[in-house]
Amino acid sequence: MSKQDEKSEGPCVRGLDSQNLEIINWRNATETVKYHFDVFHGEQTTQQEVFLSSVKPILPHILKGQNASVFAYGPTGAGKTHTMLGSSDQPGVIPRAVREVFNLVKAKDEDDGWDYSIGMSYLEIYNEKVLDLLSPSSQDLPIREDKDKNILIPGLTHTTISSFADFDKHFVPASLNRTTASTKLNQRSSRSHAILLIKPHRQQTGKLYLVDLAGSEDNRRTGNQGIRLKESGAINLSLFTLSKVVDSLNSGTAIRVPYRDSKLTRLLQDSLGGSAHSVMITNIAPEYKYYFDTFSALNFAAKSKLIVNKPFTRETVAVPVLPGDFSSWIFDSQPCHSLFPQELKEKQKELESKALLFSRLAGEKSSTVQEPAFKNNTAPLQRKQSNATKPNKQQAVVQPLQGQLEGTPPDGKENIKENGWESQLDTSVLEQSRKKILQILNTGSLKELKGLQQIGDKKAKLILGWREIHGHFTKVDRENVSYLLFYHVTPQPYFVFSGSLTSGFSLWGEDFNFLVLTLCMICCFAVGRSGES
Ligand SMILES: Nc1ncnc2c1ncn2[C@@H]1O[C@H](COP(=O)(O)OP(=O)(O)OP(=O)(O)O)[C@@H](O)[C@H]1O
Repeated sequence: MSKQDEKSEGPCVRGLDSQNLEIINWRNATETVKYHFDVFHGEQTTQQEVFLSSVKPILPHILKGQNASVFAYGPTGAGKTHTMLGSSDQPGVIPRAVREVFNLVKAKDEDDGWDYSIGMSYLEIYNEKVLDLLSPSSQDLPIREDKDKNILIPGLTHTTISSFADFDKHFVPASLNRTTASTKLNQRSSRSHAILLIKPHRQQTGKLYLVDLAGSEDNRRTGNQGIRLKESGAINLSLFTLSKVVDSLNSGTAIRVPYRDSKLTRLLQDSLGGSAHSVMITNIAPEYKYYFDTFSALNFAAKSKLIVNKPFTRETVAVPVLPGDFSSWIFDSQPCHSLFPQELKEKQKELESKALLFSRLAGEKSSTVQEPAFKNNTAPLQRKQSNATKPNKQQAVVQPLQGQLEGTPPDGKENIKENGWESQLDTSVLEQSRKKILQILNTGSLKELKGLQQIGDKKAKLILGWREIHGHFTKVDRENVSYLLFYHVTPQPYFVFSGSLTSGFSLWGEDFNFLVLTLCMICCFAVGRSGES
């Protein structure tokens, strides 16, 4: 919280325990939306605790030939640079991680006779240009991919560092080269994404990316104009692409992950999905004025958490060339040198997709059906009465378009409750709709499943998989009453896109988002009612 909580409204979000937090539901201020993460760090957490719990555990993987990355993501001014860089008395993730890599490599050196040295590169992506922070006079650098799908930047300075002091000597002045500027929300706002690359010089090592992203920005509040506005456009675009990449990785069915749509995602391609150990730290600010930034950052974090990565060893010894794509095989510390029979390959693929399906279903189940396992003994999170006479723009009371969000999974796309609607319906009609849906769930083809409200390609496939493994569904939950209602009115999936619009446009400002959503809803109702749909 900033020192001056001008309107004394209290926080809009708070931690419940070390993994769970809740935020007030903007659709209904008497409710909260709850999120479950690997770790939640509150205000009292030290930099060391963040490092020890969330970052240190992934570092040994780079010495086994696997890539790793740590990102700080979140709205402008929420503390990303503080977390990643810190200050001399409170060093952040970057200095601590580099020190730890030196320790790990040194231990290897002593145990296994490694002749260790470590290389570093440091760049920023500013206005979609890749700039070398270790060589500030250089121009926009190209991003290339080698035949093994490693991402390379020809011309980027790669400096060998022999100790932490040596790293500091290069890193501190280079950090000053990063583009920062003052905005209304942060006196020293990062206008670029800064990416530090650390790579031990050995054959079998992966690389470590430590990334301080620029903040997502709502320009009505940053007061950005001119060049700041242009920067902001580039920042928001690359973060939007990051979100599309996450969606695409999550769907598991997308043919093309849009890595190439921004320099940020292109550069991090081999360290984001698939083959890397990734930690995303989401910084949020608890004040009401950041409510929508916080809400969308939490949603992004929650959907990023669903990605299942399969790290493999970047081995430079010759591996027999096999027909087909083996890039998704999991090579842990032991690289695989033998030929796999085709059947084994197919079995492995089947097992992997089942494991993926299970973890997805478990993830969806925990976020849609079960309440996270925590006890909330604290007083309800409620907004205090504001003393301010002028209503805060962010507090606009919006009539719920989609009902309450309680129990909604983090991407907000499904399980929408509509209080009061059920009572207006004849129960026999509801029962009939339930039966219809159950029948489609149990016997419907992929196409028929996709005809259901809120069921897209991904969910239809998950339903088919679930049916195959567990047999028939037995009942349609009461929770889905709004779904039943809309199915009854018209069996067209016009609600499907509302979730993606919400996440997609929220970067541009919620007013625009509401406008688009409201227009869509009106059109859909009109079409549905007229029976033409
Ligand atoms: N946990 C914290 N403890 C103390 N100070 C903090 C903390 N988090 C942030 N700050 C301070 O808040 C201010 C804004 O933080 P910071 O610059 O890290 O935000 P940011 O998310 O990187 O913003 P931007 O996206 O605009 O670059 C800084 O002065 C920073 O020192």
